[in-house]
Parts: sequence; structure tokens; C-alpha cells
Amino acid sequence: MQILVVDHPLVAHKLTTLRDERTDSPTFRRLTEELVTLLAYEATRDVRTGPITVRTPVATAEGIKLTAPKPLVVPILRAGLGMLDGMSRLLPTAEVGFLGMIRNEETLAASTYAERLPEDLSGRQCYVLDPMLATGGTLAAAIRFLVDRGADHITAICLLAAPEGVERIEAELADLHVPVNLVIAGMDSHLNEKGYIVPGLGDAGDRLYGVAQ
Ligand SMILES: O=P(O)(O)OC[C@H]1O[C@H](OP(=O)(O)OP(=O)(O)O)[C@H](O)[C@@H]1O
Ligand SMILES: O=c1cc[nH]c(=O)[nH]1
Ligand SMILES: [Mg+2]
Repeated sequence: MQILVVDHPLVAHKLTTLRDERTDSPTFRRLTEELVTLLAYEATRDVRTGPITVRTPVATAEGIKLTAPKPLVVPILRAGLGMLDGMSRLLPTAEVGFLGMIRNEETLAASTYAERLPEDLSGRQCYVLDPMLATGGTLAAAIRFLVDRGADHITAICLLAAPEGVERIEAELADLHVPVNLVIAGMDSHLNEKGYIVPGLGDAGDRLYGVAQ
């Protein structure tokens, strides 16, 4: 897996405010969107394009445009939904599919409770959105799901990752013959005994949307 930690002062600045426990929910949502747009700029460097010629008012110009099939953006509910607007700002023509996944807070096992994706993802580039890569169980399952449906290029965009989770994904997906990229704003120190990223930012879903019951 190719990992890119986006090293930019604006990313670091926004991430610091996001981590701060005093940051309220509206600000947290806005910063999440802004961060995703910055990460998406790097994450879409290898979005598929083809050559095109256009006429300017003065002459012809050689350029490029995104090619079919359209990329598919897949936010992982709930918290990944907070990243969708920031991603769509940069890639407005992408299609969007949804995966609802939840991690059991006792066992830390991930399970899928909703799925709304095209049946056939053959030849599709997929951008998976989830702010937190903790144990890696959720993202590993999501990536395998997309590849089983035919996706042939996966880029995951996360805000924070833990080294344990990255190792797990690399081990669990070692058999995949599909390029997998991970773009993150920060690689944190470790997971605590409850599976939370340290220092992290707490529960991303709760900070975006309020405490889930
Ligand atoms: O790497 P993992 O250990 O699998 O944990 C990461 C997952 O946990 C969080 O979701 P959560 O289960 O809290 O659901 P939510 O988005 O509905 O809050 C987060 O958004 C990831 O999906
Ligand atoms: O630190 C963590 C770990 C999992 N999910 C979160 O929202 N935060
Ligand atoms: Mg949560």
C-alpha cells in the first residue's frame, strides 16, 4: 500500500484545531470539509484522464479530461459522510456510493449495516472516505468489498491513522492485486486500550453529529 502523509502547514493548522476538544460541532464539520478538499488534491493525482483538444477564443489547445467510467466516491457512514462535500467540491462529476459500517466498541470488530453501491465496479477507480483508521478493521473490510465487486484502483482518504491499523491493512490485503493508496493528514502514535487513536481527536462521528445511541 502506498501511503502519503500530506505535509502542508494549512493541513497541520486545521488538523490541530480539529483535535482540540473545545472545537464545537459546526466548526468540526467545516474543518473536516476543508481538510478533505486539501487531501483530495493529492489523492486525485492519479485520477484517470485522456487527451482532448479544445478551441480557445484564440486557437486550439491540447488538454486532458477525466475519462469514463466515472470515479466512485464511497463515504463510510456515519463519520465518512462528513467528508463527502469536501471531496465533491474537487471531483463534482464523480458518482457516490454508500457503505454503512460500525465498529463494535467492545470487540472492535467491524460490521456492515448498509450498502448502496453499483453491483458491478469493474474498471472503476474508488475513493473511500473515512476520517479514522484505527484498528483498520473497517477500512480493510470496505476495500475488500469494493475489490470483490470489481474495483481496480482504490484510494482511501483518512484524516488520522494509527500505525497498528496500517500494518493490519497491509497484512490483510496482501493478496489483493489492485493498487491501494492511503492519503492521510497525520499518522498518530498508537491506539489506546479502547482502540482509540492517541492523541487522535476522539470519536469522529460523535464530534460531527453528536453522541450516537
Ligand atoms: O479502524 P477501526 O478500528 O475499524 O475504526 C475506525 C472506524 O470507527 C469509526 O466509525 P464508528 O464505528 O464509530 O461509526 P460512526 O462513524 O457511525 O461513528 C470511524 O469512522 C471508522 O469507520
Ligand atoms: O480514535 C478513534 C477510533 C475509532 N473511531 C473514532 O472515531 N476515533
Ligand atoms: Mg463513531
